[in-house]
Amino acid sequence: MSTLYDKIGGQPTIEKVVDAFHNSIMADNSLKGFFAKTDMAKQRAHQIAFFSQILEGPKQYSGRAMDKTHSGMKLSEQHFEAVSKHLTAAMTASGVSAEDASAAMAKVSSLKAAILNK
Ligand code: HEM
Repeated sequence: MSTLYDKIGGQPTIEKVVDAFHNSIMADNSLKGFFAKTDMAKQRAHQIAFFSQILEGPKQYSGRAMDKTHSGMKLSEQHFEAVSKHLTAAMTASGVSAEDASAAMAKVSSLKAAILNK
């Protein structure tokens, strides 16, 4: 059976999704401040590897764990929801079907407690 990574179109789709995701986060005044000191080129590469990995693709993420990465940011449920919304919209805009986007978001949601350090 093909993985979610293959189903959505593999690496080229993930790159499109991450670019759309970052553009919309950086256009959102409630979120962009979090990334003021972030090297967005590095972030892009990490996100591509990370999403490829959680969708069972070949690229292996070698960045920090989700709890460590987001600790000290004082993130709330609202931040998580806002970022999730941007990610869902980025997938739709990149041609991912509603069904596949929802399966991908289920994987992202399973990381919520770690990301929020709860
Ligand atoms: C919705 C699910 C989320 C996922 C899957 C996710 C994933 C990631 C990943 C993979 C990294 C890269 C870590 C590294 O480079 O080692 C990262 C970094 C980061 N995330 Fe998230 N994240 C999520 C939610 C959030 C939220 C809600 C915020 C804040 C509103 C946030 C803010 C950041 C920031 C600021 C960085 C960069 C840290 C730095 O510059 O070192 N993330 N995230």
